[in-house]
Amino acid sequence: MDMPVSVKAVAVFCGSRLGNNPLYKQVAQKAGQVLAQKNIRLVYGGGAQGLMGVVADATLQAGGQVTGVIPHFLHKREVMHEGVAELIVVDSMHVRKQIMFSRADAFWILPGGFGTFDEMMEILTWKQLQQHAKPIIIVNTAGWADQVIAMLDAAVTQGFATASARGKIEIVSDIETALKHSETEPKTQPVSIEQF
Ligand SMILES: Nc1ncnc2c1ncn2[C@@H]1O[C@H](COP(=O)(O)O)[C@@H](O)[C@H]1O
Repeated sequence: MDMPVSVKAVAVFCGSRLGNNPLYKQVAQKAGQVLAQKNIRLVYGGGAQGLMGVVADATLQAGGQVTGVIPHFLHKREVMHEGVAELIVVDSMHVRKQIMFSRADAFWILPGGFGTFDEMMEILTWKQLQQHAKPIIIVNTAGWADQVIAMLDAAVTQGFATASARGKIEIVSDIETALKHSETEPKTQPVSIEQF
């Protein structure tokens, strides 16, 4: 049986907008509260708006630790979060993703739009290419990710991806399960992401 892996930091990818279902905000709040309660650092995109702002605010309000990583050109558009003690301002989206990757032990995908999809797919394809073995977990609140999951499954049935690659991303329905799965995936030797 695999030994539990100690999770010190989770990167949360989610929308820079709130979306149109109140459950999306609730799951972002829950994520922040649970991370703070478990003394797990939140790593996120550094914005104060949308679900990104909600998860950061909830973590901070519950006494948790937050690292935000934001490109300087986004500081107005996504409203840089002034309450985050560790706010890393970078030059590009690539550097943002690289830092978020290196600071996190697991990735939670919460409701979001195109940017969230991009972040999810990049971290999944890095795992497919065996550049890391960190857990990647979609929290499918109110079915927001049903079509994304269908797309991933279709890639397998159409012969464009292996079932093994598809298995590198998990689907759960709530934050407690996401936490449990973050702690139990076995740790294998990661290759440095610097190779990209
Ligand atoms: N191309 C992108 N690569 C990485 N991150 C991106 C990209 N486009 C947008 N983002 C960021 O993702 C989050 C969430 O965006 P949503 O579109 O609201 O899901 C946001 O911080 C974007 O800057």
